[in-house]
Amino acid sequence: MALDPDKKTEVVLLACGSFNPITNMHLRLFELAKDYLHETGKYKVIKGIISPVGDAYKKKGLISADHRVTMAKLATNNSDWVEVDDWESSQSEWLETVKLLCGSDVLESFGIPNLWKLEDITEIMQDYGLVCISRAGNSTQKFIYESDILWKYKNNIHLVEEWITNDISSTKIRRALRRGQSIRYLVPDVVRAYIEKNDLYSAESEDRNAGVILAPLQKNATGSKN
Ligand SMILES: Nc1ncnc2c1ncn2[C@@H]1O[C@H](COP(=O)(O)OP(=O)(O)OP(=O)(O)O)[C@@H](O)[C@H]1O
Ligand SMILES: NC(=O)c1ccc[n+]([C@@H]2O[C@H](COP(=O)(O)O)[C@@H](O)[C@H]2O)c1
Repeated sequence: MALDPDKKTEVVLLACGSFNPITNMHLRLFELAKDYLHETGKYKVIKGIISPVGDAYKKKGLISADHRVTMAKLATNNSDWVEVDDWESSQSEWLETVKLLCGSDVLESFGIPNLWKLEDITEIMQDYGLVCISRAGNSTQKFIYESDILWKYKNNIHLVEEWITNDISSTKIRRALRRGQSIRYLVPDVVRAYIEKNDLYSAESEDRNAGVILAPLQKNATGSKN
């Protein structure tokens, strides 16, 4: 049977990460990726999934998965297409990732020695592909040119230039909270209320997992990029 050239490929977008806490920018990633894929005329995005990493990831300052998942669920309550999957977050061991919606810092982390397994990168790139939203200050295109593996699978990388730039990050949210500054309009109001009610982020919480080296990856666990 001949394939219908007008038939669009259905896509599920999966975003992994700490979501510590979830921000408006995490939610924007999905909207940006969906707009981009629809504009190609080839894809129909049917679902978005947020998968917060489990506590065993042991990144510095990572608060409990329970709180991170609850905040992500509160933030997506009124979305008709993005939902939270807590399966990954409830695993007692840290799990490697397959198939991805990510920011360009994660794509660039593919180049950090021993951080990602080559077979995981190959599987993501070869079997699923990747939608990458550029983050302010990252020259992702150059990075793809300079990486042999990314270059090989470049046709499977959808690079979305974020032209309304927005450099919100979870690290900056936690820093503002430690300084007693407002995070209003940076995270959904329900998330802000949840953080305040449970007093989630402090100098003490930022010290969680301090000095832990992410086994088996030997990643320096300082984690912050801003
Ligand atoms: N402002 C942004 N622009 C583009 N991508 C982003 C932005 N903020 C987060 N992301 C992406 O969202 C995903 C989940 O990110 P993560 O939970 O690590 O949040 P983060 O804000 O980068 O956290 P942290 O500051 O603690 O490292 C990653 O793919 C990350 O690249
Ligand atoms: N080999 C792998 O599959 C691999 C390696 C490093 C990070 N990751 C994932 O990338 C994400 C990075 O999140 P952070 O930017 O919050 O550190 C996490 O979801 C983590 O599980 C996966």
